[in-house]
Amino acid sequence: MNNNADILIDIKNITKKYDNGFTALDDVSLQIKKGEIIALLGPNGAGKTTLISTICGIITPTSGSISVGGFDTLKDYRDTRKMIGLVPQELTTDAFETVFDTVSFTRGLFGKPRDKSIIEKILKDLSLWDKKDNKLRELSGGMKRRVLIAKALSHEPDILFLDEPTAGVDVELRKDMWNVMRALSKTGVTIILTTHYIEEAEEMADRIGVISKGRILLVEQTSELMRKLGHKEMLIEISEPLDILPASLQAFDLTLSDDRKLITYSYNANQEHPGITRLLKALIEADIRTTDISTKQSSLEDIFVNLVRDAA
Ligand SMILES: Nc1ncnc2c1ncn2[C@@H]1O[C@H](COP(=O)(O)OP(=O)(O)OP(=O)(O)O)[C@@H](O)[C@H]1O
Repeated sequence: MNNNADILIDIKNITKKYDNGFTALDDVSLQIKKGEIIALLGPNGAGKTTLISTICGIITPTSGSISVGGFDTLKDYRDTRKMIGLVPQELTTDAFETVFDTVSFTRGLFGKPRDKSIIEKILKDLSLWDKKDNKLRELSGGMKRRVLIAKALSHEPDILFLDEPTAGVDVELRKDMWNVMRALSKTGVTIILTTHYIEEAEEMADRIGVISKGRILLVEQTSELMRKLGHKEMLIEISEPLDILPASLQAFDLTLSDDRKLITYSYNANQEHPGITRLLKALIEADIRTTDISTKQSSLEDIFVNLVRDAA
């Protein structure tokens, strides 16, 4: 995989021990491809921000190396930094500046020449063009977040980091941000986001990396993660309460509810033969009449909780 020309960020065995001796990252390796959206998912204090800061060259790792576009983040800091746009959570610039000026000014900070057409394109991509002359303080929370992205894009980076892009925003605004990120991804920008929200990772990301206690527990294609770990349950409602499950059903992974009217069958949806037909046949043979059947798939949330628990 190392020779793959599509690899944009190559993180090799990064460990970060802070001065107080705390190990925030423990031998983390990860490769990120050009154009993908990857979500780093993990609980508070997992090490997500430390990892992002290390890739950006803001934090120096204790050991290991990172290359971005073939450049080393420490040795070639200037080259890697200009490839990266970092979206912080808060807008700290002058509230009395206009949207256009603040984005244009940020471009200048990266040593890029003034270019009205580029700023215009960025603002249009983010649906901020009609707000270009508004002062920042006049904008809604959602618009302010868009300005943060516009600023991070002002020097035309290849990679955009979003640190908890939708923390503390309402559902509508969150969906709006997701659309913005999708649109950006289509323009070829590689997007790396950190999130606490499983829903966000599942909705947005091509791949998900689960981080806990400074270690990457797994990195998978979002769909593959769902497929691999997707555990299903079939809920079978029965017409007459059962005292006990008959011996003929013992070969199946079944549980009987406390009111004895619901049988739950746990199975792996990815198995070639999940045993559903055999189970239904066995129910008929045991003279158990069903009144309703439904299935339930474990969410990424369930998977995540299990992973973090198992790693503890
Ligand atoms: N400068 C520092 N010195 C010592 N420990 C630190 C320092 N910065 C962060 N840490 C610790 O490293 C761990 C990882 O922090 P980090 O901010 O990377 O986590 P995170 O996954 O981004 O968490 P959150 O989701 O809460 O932002 C935490 O336990 C934090 O307290």
